[in-house]
Amino acid sequence: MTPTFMQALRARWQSADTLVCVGLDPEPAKFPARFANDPDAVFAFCRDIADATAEYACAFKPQIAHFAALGAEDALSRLIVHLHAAHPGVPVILDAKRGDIGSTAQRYVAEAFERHGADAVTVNPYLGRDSVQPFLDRADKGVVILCRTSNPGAADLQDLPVAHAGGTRPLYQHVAETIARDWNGHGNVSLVVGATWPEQLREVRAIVGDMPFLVPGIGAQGGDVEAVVANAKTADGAGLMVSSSRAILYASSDDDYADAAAREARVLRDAINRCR
Ligand SMILES: O=c1ccn([C@@H]2O[C@H](COP(=O)(O)O)[C@@H](O)[C@H]2O)c(=O)[nH]1
Repeated sequence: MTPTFMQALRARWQSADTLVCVGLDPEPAKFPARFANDPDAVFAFCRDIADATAEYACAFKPQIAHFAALGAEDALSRLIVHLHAAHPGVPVILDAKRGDIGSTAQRYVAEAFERHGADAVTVNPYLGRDSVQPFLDRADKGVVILCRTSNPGAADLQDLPVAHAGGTRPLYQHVAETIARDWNGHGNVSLVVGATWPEQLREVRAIVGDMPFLVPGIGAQGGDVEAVVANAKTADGAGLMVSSSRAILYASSDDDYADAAAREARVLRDAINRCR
């Protein structure tokens, strides 16, 4: 039987001893010169990076805007087919941050899982439970819900005070508790919490127990690996998909781009593992 996203992720953490999520955010202007005249450069570059880094990856995370902006959705679908065929133990998270009324959310489910063949998708919870329900209903798939994002403006809305126990607490903590308590009936939910916010990682971990976190913000955004692992790992020293995109993808713009990406992914894996 095909494993669920959660089963595949837990198996991969164990078998490959890595918590690194390799982000796939193609930007042709940053590709090595050899791709200049390649009409299929987006697919070929991402494939090369994925093949070079797979042994260090607990997951791959293609970001859909980086493909859609180039009219390269077809390359995204073919890339995911390739990832499943060449690296069958490594789950694929489509970073799409979807969220809409139920009828449209159903189409987003089809987009992520049928059209593109992803194992999990990122979702924005801002429209509420009914907007996320079509994703939650897919017990075989992962639903990775934004909680406290990595960007500088994360606090603008996510920290707004919400009534709690006679006082207040920030909205992201309310989101974390609500999702952990009420939305995770199938055990298929993870949360996005940015590496750039170590204190918030600690607080969310205390609220949700062992739920996996997707943690972007390492590498180009400057998050601190040691603080992430210390504050957010689970009791068994796992529980994390520590995501890095640009620092791995564009480690070199020369012909050694794949080797350089592999080196960067290995260094990140080792840095994480030293702190677990
Ligand atoms: O809070 C969030 C949620 C998603 N992202 C995405 O992760 C990568 C980060 O790229 P880097 O090059 O490693 O900075 C990118 O695809 C974002 O869309 C995030 O950064 N923060």
